[in-house]
Amino acid sequence: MKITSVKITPVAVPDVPLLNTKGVHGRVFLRAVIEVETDTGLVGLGEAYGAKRTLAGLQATAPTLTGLDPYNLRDLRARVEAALPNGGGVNAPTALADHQVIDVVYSAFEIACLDLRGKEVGRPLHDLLGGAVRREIPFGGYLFFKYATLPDAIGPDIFGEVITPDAMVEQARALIDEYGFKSLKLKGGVLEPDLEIETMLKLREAFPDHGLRIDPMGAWTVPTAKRVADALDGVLEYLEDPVRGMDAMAELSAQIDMPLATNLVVVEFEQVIEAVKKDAVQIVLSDHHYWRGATGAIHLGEMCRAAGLGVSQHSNSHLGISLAAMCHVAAATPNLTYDSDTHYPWYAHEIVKGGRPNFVDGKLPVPEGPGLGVELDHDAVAKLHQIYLDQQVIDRDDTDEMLKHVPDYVRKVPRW
Ligand SMILES: O=C([O-])C(=O)C[C@H](O)[C@@H](O)C(=O)[O-]
Ligand SMILES: [Mg+2]
Repeated sequence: MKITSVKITPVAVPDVPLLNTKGVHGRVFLRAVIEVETDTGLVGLGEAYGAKRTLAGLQATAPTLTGLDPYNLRDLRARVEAALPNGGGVNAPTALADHQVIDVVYSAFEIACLDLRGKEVGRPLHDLLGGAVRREIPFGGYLFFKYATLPDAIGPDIFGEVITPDAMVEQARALIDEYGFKSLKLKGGVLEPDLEIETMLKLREAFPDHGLRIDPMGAWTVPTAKRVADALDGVLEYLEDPVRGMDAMAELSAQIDMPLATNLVVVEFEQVIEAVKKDAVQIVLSDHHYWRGATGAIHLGEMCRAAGLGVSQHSNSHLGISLAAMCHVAAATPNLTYDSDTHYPWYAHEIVKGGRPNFVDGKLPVPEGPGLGVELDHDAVAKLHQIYLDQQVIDRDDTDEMLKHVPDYVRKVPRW
């Protein structure tokens, strides 16, 4: 089997004004849909960030993949490196962490190659990753403070404005009622720390048995984070990226018992070693979009096992190809023992056939069809591509978006 052509389709999906440390989501989020064709007639699928740097990296690499054997991931890596001298620019496609574009591009094509291999041998992707240890993948409810949508919104609002602890409890209740989630993650760093402490305590009171987490993406100083950790002692299963940078995480970690998790200070294999040496984190969030695909995410799981670290799974706004890949990675990572993050409930669209999957008790069954186990709905992709063309949004800039809601907004990290 050899690759004959690669098609990259940017799509824009209606989004809602979800708040985070950097600002707020705009009216659409961007993804790139990848179709890799082969001389056997099989087509492998992938899904990546769709903001301009990733898209440029994908487009520059695509023509160089002709003739690639999807079983040779080292050749894939060599071709991606050759197509993207200087790593494709070191800045993050989502501007949230320093993920190299090169890793993001490699990861997207790696998933497509694995999809092809699974389709060729008629086995689900998790079988190619070492086999499933679980057939149902538990996800957590991802809570966001949010504004009501602006007049230029192109999709329906969900929950309207949510900027108080009580409103957040109602958001959580609605998500639990609809999806059955057994754990909740709050995107923090948005309100003052005392209000976010109050929010977590109210969530604990309302949902006594749910696993709880908060992720302020480095919005706090070490003393503030220590104060929050003390106030939420025994309430959280982990605290995610409370402070900015490896050394600040290590400084905080030395002062508290609560486990620290990250998707910001450990985004490359070398950083796992540094984090262990400094005892900076106890849990690493895996993500096949930048941890060198699904095989890389499996390697990360093994490295964390050896180092005595826990593994959880990170998310960004995504569609069903990514959701399927997340399920396969979670199925085949024995020590991924936390409920995975997902932004899925925030969006109404889908690009795979069969539409949106049904979460039961917060879980999804791991797809059992060949490869990723999903098929592309070309009409749905065409509609979202048309939105991409119409909206003319080509990059993600949450800080810039924030100025539309709060004209004098100034981004500050740490803020408190
Ligand atoms: O765990 C995280 O850091 C994320 O989920 C990153 C996302 O980009 C989130 O902050 C968002 O969607 O605003
Ligand atoms: Mg995070």
